[in-house]
Amino acid sequence: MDKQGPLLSLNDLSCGYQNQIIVEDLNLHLNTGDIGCLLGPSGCGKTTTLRAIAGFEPILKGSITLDGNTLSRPNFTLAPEKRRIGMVFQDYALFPHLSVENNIAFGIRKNPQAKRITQELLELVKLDQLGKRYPHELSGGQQQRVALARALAPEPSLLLMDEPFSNLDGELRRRLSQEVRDILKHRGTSAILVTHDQEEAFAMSDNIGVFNKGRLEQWDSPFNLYHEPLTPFVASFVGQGYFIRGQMLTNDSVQTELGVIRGNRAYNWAAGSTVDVLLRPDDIIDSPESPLKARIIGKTFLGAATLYRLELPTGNQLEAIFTSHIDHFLGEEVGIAVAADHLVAFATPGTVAAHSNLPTSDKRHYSISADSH
Ligand SMILES: Nc1ncnc2c1ncn2[C@@H]1O[C@H](COP(=O)(O)OP(=O)(O)OP(=O)(O)O)[C@@H](O)[C@H]1O
Repeated sequence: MDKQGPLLSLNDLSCGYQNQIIVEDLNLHLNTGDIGCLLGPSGCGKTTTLRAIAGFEPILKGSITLDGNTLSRPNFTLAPEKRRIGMVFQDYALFPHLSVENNIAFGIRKNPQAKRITQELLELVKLDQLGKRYPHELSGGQQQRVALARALAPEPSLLLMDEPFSNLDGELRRRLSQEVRDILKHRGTSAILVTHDQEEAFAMSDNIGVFNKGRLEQWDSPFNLYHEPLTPFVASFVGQGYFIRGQMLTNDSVQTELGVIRGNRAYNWAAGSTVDVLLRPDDIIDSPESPLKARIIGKTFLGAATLYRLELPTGNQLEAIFTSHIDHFLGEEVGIAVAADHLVAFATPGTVAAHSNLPTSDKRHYSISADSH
């Protein structure tokens, strides 16, 4: 067993149903103690991947290893109950005829310490007064706490959570997801979460894998996904943003209608190449004295901040987020400036690579190494 290696490895994995490939060539590595998230639009293969890790479906190519042991390869699927993997489902899936205590103790019935462990877990999930109740006597949030405690009881090496909070509403959802992160971090439990809620993914995860049509486009920290997306899909799926056209001036600067945008990342496209530059709402700042002007054509009050939609003199649009103390009116012409230190640009058709030896991404700061294609 390689203690230095990642806890969970998906190696060149292809998986799906009855020889139909849904997810292809997936490489993903989760370190011990980390919380990873699979994020992507509906039908992109998140749950299929989770089911393959759990051992509910055989895999078609590649391998899945946990703690250095092979769990799945083509024609071999270790049974789910032998994997040391816990599961938490969207619909809680509690045993309706068992009390809260007995639900939690279900996977450790033969353990002489079962009573003590159950009591500790009841306290951990703040249900110590409710051990004798039955699932139908609990709220949704309480039921999900029981499901979490039940999954943690056998001390799994890995916890899988499939849309665990999607049956709960706004505020409870946010609170419980934060609480579950704290519990997992406190216990050092590694986990993979499936969600299509970006805010939840950002709040809970150390690393997020963004899927598109069965392919992993990027496996990275929330910070890097937002500020350093590797593909146009990740750039537009994660966070808000607009692309504006520009021409490469040097390897780290682009001439655009907003002036020269310079970043901390070098590209090796030839000077003069046309590229699309990503601008997030927080990259545009209010700058009354600036010669750069934009017209306010949309306004959404968010409380602490206001999201403005801006139209540039060329007719191109952008979004900008300003503190809500700055109150512009619709139709107003305002001064803006670009304050982006992350230059994120993508090739447009016809973009030419400069034949220099410049590394394309040596200034990037990944938290982990990523095999994203
Ligand atoms: N049991 C099954 N048999 C055959 N195809 C399936 C099965 N389950 C899911 N699929 C197909 O696999 C593809 C991926 O589904 P999957 O459930 O993995 O998506 P997802 O990313 O989890 O989506 P969502 O966010 O909507 O849950 C879909 O096209 C779906 O129709």
